[in-house]
Amino acid sequence: MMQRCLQLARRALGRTAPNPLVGSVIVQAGEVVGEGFHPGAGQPHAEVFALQDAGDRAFGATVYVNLEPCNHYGRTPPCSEALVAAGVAKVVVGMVDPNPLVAGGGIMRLRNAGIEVVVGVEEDDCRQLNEGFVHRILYQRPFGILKYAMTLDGKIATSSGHSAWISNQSARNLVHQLRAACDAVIVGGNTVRKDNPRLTSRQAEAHNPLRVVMSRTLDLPTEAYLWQTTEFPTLVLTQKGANLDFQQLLWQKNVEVIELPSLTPTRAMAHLYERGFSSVLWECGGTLAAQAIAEGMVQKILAFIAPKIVGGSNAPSPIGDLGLTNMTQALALERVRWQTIDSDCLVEGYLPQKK
Ligand SMILES: Nc1nc(O)c(N)c(N[C@@H]2O[C@H](COP(=O)(O)O)[C@@H](O)[C@H]2O)n1
Ligand SMILES: [Zn+2]
Repeated sequence: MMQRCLQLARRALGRTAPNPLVGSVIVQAGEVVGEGFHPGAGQPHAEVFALQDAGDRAFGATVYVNLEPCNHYGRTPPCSEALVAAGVAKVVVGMVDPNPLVAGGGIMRLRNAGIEVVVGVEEDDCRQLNEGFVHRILYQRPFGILKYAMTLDGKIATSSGHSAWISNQSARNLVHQLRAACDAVIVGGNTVRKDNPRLTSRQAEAHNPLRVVMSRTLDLPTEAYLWQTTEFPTLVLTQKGANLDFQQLLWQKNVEVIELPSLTPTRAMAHLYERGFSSVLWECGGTLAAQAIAEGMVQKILAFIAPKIVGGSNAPSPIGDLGLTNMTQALALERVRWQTIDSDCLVEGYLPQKK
């Protein structure tokens, strides 16, 4: 039932920030009588949709939900009260809500009303689904994911800068799905100049992240896929006073331009946090990736490795200078997993959290 909650929650993938992904199932005498998921901030929570679906059959039933029911008046009233009012007998919770406005209060309210509450069912999967939401709440900035594709000899392009394509079609499809789960995707100016990317999800019904370009100089091409904004918006982050003529050209193409006091990964992520974002995908080149890592703006790495060799001592690598000189200083990923994607390999892991 908890896995079914996660499945329901995923229907709103990429669309709930700053809220979490939540699904709920109501079971009466072994039969599913209600289901619901949270479609997005400002709309009712998953439990409310499931209660509506179940109607009178919620009385005496068991409610499954992947996140603790809320207990506060936010954009919507508390789900704990709705569950008490519906007369449910038992609530099975995937994980405690780290939001300080909830943080165990929902569970306590239900228990005080005589409802049996079980906590921590399929907890690892529940945490993974909402890792962006949890990071946003705990650290007041979005969760950063760095994705790159490299050859077996560690290159993200040839020495001339050509990079289409390193990974295979299935791996690229997976990246499109990853984009659909993120609120924004960031590249640097060099990626726009060299690759002219679209940064979309390429699936009819899927969410598309806000496409973000970080460029200090705005020394960028006048024509690029990212400046085509009729379907999907683009945001350019730059520094105060940079290339005002080019800023004007971008605004004419409906590209939003924001001047930050200084253009760093930290400032960029702070801006995206203010916009309500939880998960940000870094699809940038090595220089910006190294800065983002050094500033603690990347939590998770997804490295696609293709069994190809291009050589070239000047061919770029996925991560630029981190100022490390000794192998003992290497950033050792945690919770590492790997899988094959047709002929490619995907290695995923988490960077050690900065103290
Ligand atoms: N248990 C649960 N189910 C949902 O469907 C939810 N969206 C949440 N969200 C929690 O409530 C906060 C948002 O409240 P409003 O939508 O503003 O009323 C969010 O931060 C989570 O703590 N929880
Ligand atoms: Zn709620």
